[in-house]
Amino acid sequence: DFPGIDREDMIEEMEHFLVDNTGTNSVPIVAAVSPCSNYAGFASDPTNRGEQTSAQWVRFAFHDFVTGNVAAGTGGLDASLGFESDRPENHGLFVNDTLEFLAPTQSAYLSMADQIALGVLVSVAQCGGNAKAIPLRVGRIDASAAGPSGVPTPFTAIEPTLAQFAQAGMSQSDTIGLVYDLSFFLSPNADFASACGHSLGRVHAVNFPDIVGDSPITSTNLDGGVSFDSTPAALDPTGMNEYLTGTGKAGGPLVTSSNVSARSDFRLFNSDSNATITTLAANTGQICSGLFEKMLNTVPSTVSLSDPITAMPWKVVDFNMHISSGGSVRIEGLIRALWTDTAPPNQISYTLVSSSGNGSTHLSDAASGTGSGLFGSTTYYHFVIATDSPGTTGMTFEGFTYNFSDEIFILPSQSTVKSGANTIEIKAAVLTSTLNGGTMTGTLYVPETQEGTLAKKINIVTVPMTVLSTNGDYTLFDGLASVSGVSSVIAKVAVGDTGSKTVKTTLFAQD
Ligand code: HEM
Repeated sequence: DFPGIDREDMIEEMEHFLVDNTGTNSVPIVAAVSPCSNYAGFASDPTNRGEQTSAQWVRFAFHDFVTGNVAAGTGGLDASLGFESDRPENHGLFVNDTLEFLAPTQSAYLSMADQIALGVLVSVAQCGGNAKAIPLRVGRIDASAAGPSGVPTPFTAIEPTLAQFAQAGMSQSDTIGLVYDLSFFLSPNADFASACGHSLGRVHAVNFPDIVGDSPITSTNLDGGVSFDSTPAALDPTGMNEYLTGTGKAGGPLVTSSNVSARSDFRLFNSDSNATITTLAANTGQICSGLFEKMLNTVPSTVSLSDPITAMPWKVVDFNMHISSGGSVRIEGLIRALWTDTAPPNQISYTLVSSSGNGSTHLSDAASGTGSGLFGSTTYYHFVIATDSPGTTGMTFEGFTYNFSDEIFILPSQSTVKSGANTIEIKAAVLTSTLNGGTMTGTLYVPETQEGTLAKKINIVTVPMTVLSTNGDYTLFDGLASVSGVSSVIAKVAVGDTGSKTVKTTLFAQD
């Protein structure tokens, strides 16, 4: 994690991306794979391209992860693939389409690799799988350079293919006898992997003319996509059944290609006389979920992943603090309710938590926004209230507690983002007693473009802060920084070891 960024904020950001799919406060990631056949990439004439974003995202995760080395603790899901898009083994639009789509939402809270994991999960969900079957964790760290090559290609022989999967932690030694044993689900092997992946998407003639020829390219299939099975927009056993029975697509181009050396799926499935593929066809959902989870959680040994993200029934978002010239503090934000069956009330009663123990109870504004998504419906309520300051430490409602500190805090509505000038001005307040003659420093976490990949890197910019005024018990500071871009920037201030909550600069006044 980046220094100064709390795990809790990373978890809440991922929860937000997972839950807020449409409507108020929504993130467009699930929409990109809705329906599963959708193409949200950047090639011209997208509707006739013969491409599918869900399949691209799953393939991205596979190519990124499979060059990992579990024994050495290196590689895995770290977005290094972005630096490797020129390699023949990574041929196709999928690398850069994926990164270009996800770069704007990358931040110090969520790395590109975390977003790739999310992308696989929501693709599974939108392609007929169960979003809840894959626990999603955060904390992946993006690579800053290319990793080793070694993604198996259709022309790679079976032994080195299995060896590469084994190096990345996908055991080849699981046997049919273990099918109903838990260890089987935890160590899926290479043929399961490709059967799950190849339930979605296509081999494209523009990438692999030596496998499918040029004839698939038409005015409505510009990249000449040839699907693996009859249902390329469903994660299902159709492809395995078609392979086993020789019907429909009969396993797809990597089984049937007239170029025999390109029949990598045939070699894999046949390496144990079709025993595992037969089992998999009967247990697709469960086994593919387990496999994808393992793939997403293969990370360098330096990474410690969070516990699985759970959807939060109640949450505070867009939390803001204000101060008057006399030093009284107001808090403002949105309460989010997440629900499935019973709609929440039209106003939410909340109680402030104060160190004096005298919490006061208030009502939010009436419900003012709604949305929906994989985990249910959302309802948003605005609240704003003067607090007893200093000494108010949080608010509780519906059994949920949101903590904050009125010791040191950013003042978003008095801070400004100037997108034309690429400057960010931070204003913030600190208790004069905490300041104790010291000074305040600001930090901006700025996603920046970098050489060699479309993924962003987070540049940590230190912002010198100067005293602006004294407001009651507080001293206000002000600092200005030039940044390379203002999108998805996060801000924080600190006095010595005492740091504020981090704040998204989208809450700042936009100029
Ligand atoms: C020996 C192993 C594998 C080989 C040789 C292989 C090869 C290929 C090839 C040649 C394509 C066509 C790409 C294009 O033209 O756009 C493809 C597509 C795909 N692969 Fe694999 N693959 C393997 C394993 C996997 C695994 C383990 C997964 C996921 C778990 C996976 C997921 C996908 C997906 C989703 C697509 C469709 C991409 C799209 O439609 O854009 N593959 N694969």
